[in-house]
Amino acid sequence: MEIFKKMEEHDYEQLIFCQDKNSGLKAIICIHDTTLGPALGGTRMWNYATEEEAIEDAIRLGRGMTYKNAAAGLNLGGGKTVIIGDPLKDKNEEMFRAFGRFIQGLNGRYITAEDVGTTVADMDLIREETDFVTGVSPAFGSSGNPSPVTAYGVYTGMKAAALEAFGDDSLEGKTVAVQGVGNVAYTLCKHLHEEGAKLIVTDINKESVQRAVNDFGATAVEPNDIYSQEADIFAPCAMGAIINDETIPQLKVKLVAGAANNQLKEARHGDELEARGIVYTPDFVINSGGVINVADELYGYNQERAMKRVETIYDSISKIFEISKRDNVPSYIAADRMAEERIERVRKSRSQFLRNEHNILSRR
Ligand SMILES: NC(=O)c1ccc[n+]([C@@H]2O[C@H](COP(=O)([O-])OP(=O)(O)OC[C@H]3O[C@@H](n4cnc5c(N)ncnc54)[C@H](O)[C@@H]3O)[C@@H](O)[C@H]2O)c1
Ligand SMILES: CC(C)C[C@H](N)C(=O)O
Repeated sequence: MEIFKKMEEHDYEQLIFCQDKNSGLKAIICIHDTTLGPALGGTRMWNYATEEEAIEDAIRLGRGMTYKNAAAGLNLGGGKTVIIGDPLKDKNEEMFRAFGRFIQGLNGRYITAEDVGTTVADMDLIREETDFVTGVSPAFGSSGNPSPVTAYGVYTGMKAAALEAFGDDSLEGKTVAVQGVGNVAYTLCKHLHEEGAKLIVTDINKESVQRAVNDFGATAVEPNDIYSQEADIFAPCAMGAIINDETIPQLKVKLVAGAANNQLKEARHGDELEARGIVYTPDFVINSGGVINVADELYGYNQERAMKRVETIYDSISKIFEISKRDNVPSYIAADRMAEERIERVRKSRSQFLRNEHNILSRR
């Protein structure tokens, strides 16, 4: 892999490889863009088949965070970390503490939090070594696990998207096919169930599926069958790149709205959904509840203020569909524009020299 060529493609600022033989830590921190402020993005732990796959994931996710934070109106840039390893077998205290020291060394350019495969307990260990971690235990005055807040944001964003797809934002009686019932999707299913939606679920973890069946009367299907279900909405809540050449022809839904990052394998898959009359809800906007919540910690966490901001996801999704119609572009392009325009506006307004640059961390 030609790494610099890859970084130039989407103008990545920095890629940092961290290893600690003692603990087995192999981490890649990607800092994509810090125009708006320090890069905030979670840490994913995953058993990547190859190092290339891990690098690819880190940079795609890091760039996604730039767009997510910008679209959410946060004064934060985008970055992400991937740790190579099996989160069920390879974790240890020293690993997260070593990782925390690497983050501290970046002196605030990158701030971390949870993502797939990492937990509040892991963030607490990172916190032992660095100031630049969020999503740690509420006992430390923090916001804790971001997943339930992400789920609430996805739920409210799905309602805004339902208005676009069905002309009514009620989800009562709608059938939602949910891929992956992990941390975010379990709570999403709870909200949907409470509103009277019917659920079809799948997961590679049988226990997670059973929990959704028991708690919400969901219908369970095999992982490969989730795309072809007779449903109104497909909610991708597992891994990325699942809207692709193989899955699109199977979809019978009118709306795609879920928590997973980087749902479109390639941009052209967003065009393909549009061509088939399937409404696509841009992932980095609908799933921004978690980062909005943890970002509030940087001001001294206030749950009411954070949740008020999470509620704005409904309006942001509606605005994207407005831009999409106004500019006659697919929704994924409208969302990218919304984020890029904000970054550009701030870049221009911050161009004058300041000796002591002020940023979101200055008040800490
Ligand atoms: N946790 C958050 O606050 C947050 C915020 C924004 C975005 N996201 C994104 O949402 C997605 C879910 O995050 P999470 O925190 O719930 O993770 P999680 O690990 O708790 O849940 C993911 C679930 O997907 C399942 N899964 C993996 N591959 C699958 C497959 N091929 N088919 C079916 N199921 C599969 C896993 O077994 C797991 O239960 C991820 O893409 C994550 O990046 C999470
Ligand atoms: C900062 C975290 C809450 C990041 C989250 N995993 C996301 O993808 O948005």
